[in-house]
Amino acid sequence: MHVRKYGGSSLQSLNNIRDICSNLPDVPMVIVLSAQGDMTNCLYQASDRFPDGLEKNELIALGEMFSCSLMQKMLKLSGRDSVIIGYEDLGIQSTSSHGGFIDRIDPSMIINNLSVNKVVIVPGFHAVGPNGQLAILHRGSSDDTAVALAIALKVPCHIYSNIPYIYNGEGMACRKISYDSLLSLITKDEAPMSRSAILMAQRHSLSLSFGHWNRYSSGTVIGMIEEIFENN
Ligand SMILES: Nc1ncnc2c1ncn2[C@@H]1O[C@H](COP(=O)(O)OP(=O)(O)O)[C@@H](O)[C@H]1O
Ligand SMILES: N[C@@H](CC(=O)OP(=O)(O)O)C(=O)O
Repeated sequence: MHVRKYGGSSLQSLNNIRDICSNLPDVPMVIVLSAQGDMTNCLYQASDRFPDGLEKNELIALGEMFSCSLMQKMLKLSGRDSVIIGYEDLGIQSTSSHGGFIDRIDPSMIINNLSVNKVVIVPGFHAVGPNGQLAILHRGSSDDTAVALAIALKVPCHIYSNIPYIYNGEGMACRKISYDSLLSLITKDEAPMSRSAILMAQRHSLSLSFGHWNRYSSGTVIGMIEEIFENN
């Protein structure tokens, strides 16, 4: 059993989603999805004129729900039964209604569905806020959703993106990288992964794997490890 997360860059097209579905291993898994491409940016723009609140959050959350629905349909075409667990049943509590961090997690609904052999599809970035309504976590937080679920379920976590490795400051591909070195690669404008997701993994000693969504290369392992780099 494991958690795998596909970021927006992996879900750009329906063909990508079809390829992901046809290459999934036949084991129990939780798939965390982001919104396709830059859909979340478009949804933020569209929601600009609305006041903060539930309606605004519902609009911004559409991107992840669209990805989940597309994946469920593609999985069905490839003969796999799946269930989408939306924010009401996800058991993820946020520190605030908008832009917050994961506060608590209760994965019992996910465990129930895994036990009946369903592929569990989860929208990243969604949670329940302090007011009990849909909350939107901070930008880039699908990584947090995946890491928090993997910690709660005590299973490995794979993060898939559009690049095969994490690269160090000199542009060398990292086969293995420590949490601290990965955190030091995050700048104001660029982040290969969410800072809070890396910190959460570090706190719980969860090692992560990072790789290209459609390649069989082993990618980068992130953890409490001796670092290994190689020229690309
Ligand atoms: N040191 C780094 N190593 C690898 N990728 C990096 C690095 N710094 C920034 N990136 C960027 O991070 C991106 C992955 O993050 P993001 O765009 O959020 O992807 P996703 O949509 O898969 O979540 C890559 O496309 C890459 O351009
Ligand atoms: N779609 C959300 C959440 C997210 O994590 O996206 P990605 O995994 O593509 O960075 C955002 O753009 O903030």
